[in-house]
Amino acid sequence: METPSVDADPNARRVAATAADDADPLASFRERFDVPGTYMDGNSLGALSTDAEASLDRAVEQWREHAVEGWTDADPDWFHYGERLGEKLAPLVGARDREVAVCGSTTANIHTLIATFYDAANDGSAANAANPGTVLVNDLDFPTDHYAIRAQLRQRGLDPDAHLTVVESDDGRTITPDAVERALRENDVDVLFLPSVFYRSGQLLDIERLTDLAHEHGAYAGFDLAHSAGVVPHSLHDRGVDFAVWCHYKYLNAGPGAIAGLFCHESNADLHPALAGWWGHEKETQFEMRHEFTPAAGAGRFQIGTIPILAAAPLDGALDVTLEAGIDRIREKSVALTDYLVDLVGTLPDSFAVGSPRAASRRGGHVAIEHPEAYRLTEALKARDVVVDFRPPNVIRVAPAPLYTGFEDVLDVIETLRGVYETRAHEEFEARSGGVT
Ligand SMILES: Cc1ncc(COP(=O)(O)O)c(C=O)c1O
Ligand SMILES: Nc1ccccc1C(=O)C[C@H](N)C(=O)O
Repeated sequence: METPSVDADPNARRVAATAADDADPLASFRERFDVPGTYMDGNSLGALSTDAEASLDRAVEQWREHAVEGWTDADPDWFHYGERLGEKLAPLVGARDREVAVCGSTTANIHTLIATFYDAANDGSAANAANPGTVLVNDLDFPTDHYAIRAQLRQRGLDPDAHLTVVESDDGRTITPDAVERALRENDVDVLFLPSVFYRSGQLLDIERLTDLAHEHGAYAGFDLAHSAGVVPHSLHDRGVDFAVWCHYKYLNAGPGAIAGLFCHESNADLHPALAGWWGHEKETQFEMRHEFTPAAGAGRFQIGTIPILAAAPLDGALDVTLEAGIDRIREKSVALTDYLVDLVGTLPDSFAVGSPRAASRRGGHVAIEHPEAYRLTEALKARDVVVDFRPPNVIRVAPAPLYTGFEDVLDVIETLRGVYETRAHEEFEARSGGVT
């Protein structure tokens, strides 16, 4: 897909953006979504599609009709709802059947998988158990990942400060594979756990290389795909990734607080879940109600409690949209949109900087625009129905979600931002005082 040229003449710029939208093979998908304003926050909460609404409505109707019998008589039945969604999701992350489960939240899934893999690394030998290694993370992570991992280390009677290896960023935006390699060499790492895409800068890490590095140093490799699932294709099975987690409420458009997803490579399929629960029991014998836990085959064993059908149902319809569009075409459009955005930031005054990698191959689905006034500029944009978000200390995040965003929308963001800045309209807004951003 062609990225529109950024002409010096504003009219020519507009014409190029419109032409790119006209040529966009995914343009018609927008009609299936309700998109509030110029919406660039699909990496926080994706928009509602008619498909997601229909599958949610269907679950509500089946509840009305079947009540408890819905576990078996609903269509599709609720008892296997998670397994069915896992199979539907598998191609989006490059997994085999039974390597994906749909359950819990990203944070809960980090708890169970970090604990499971950390224990697996340490139960293996007496030497390890006596002197457990570390979990490798980095200082740009989304905070919940650290909260969960630290809590798991504390649960094991360990000092989290001594058992976390935190790779430090040189520039406050990105992490280099060399820094990760150095950390692996200098520490006894049991589990590497990194994001696929950084929530702030949008840097896309090289999962293949990092997985190989982890394995060369005797560590498991796990990833938080929150900012890539549904916008960047993955090959988790073929790359030998040990485990991964992600959410469905961002680029997969399954709604606020939607059920999350996880991957466990089939080579690790025999691990005992650290946070076991009856929904992870072998399905065939689950209702025999034995106190002995027989884990389900594959990733399904990491489910804990009853699947929240109403938080899972919108994912069913939402996945149809993404699968129909095709993850490779989605990525292609995403790259064109973010390339265009990066080019347009170059037309803004010098106080604006691109905080994301320039090379599209190293960038996820969003772009970080840095500015000392980022917070008030974000507020001024939102007041003009341009929905972006602010991430401290100085980032305006702009995520053109490919299923419902076009090139003219991207141009509108930048022209609105230029107008706000030139008229100093952002100065009418208060400095940051807390709350959801
Ligand atoms: C990288 C990353 N991990 C985890 C989360 C959140 O996890 P949860 O869905 O459990 O709130 C987010 C965003 O909310 C995120 O960006
Ligand atoms: N779950 C949320 C609930 C409320 C507000 C934002 C979120 C986000 O997901 C933020 C996102 N993870 C981020 O990268 O900032």
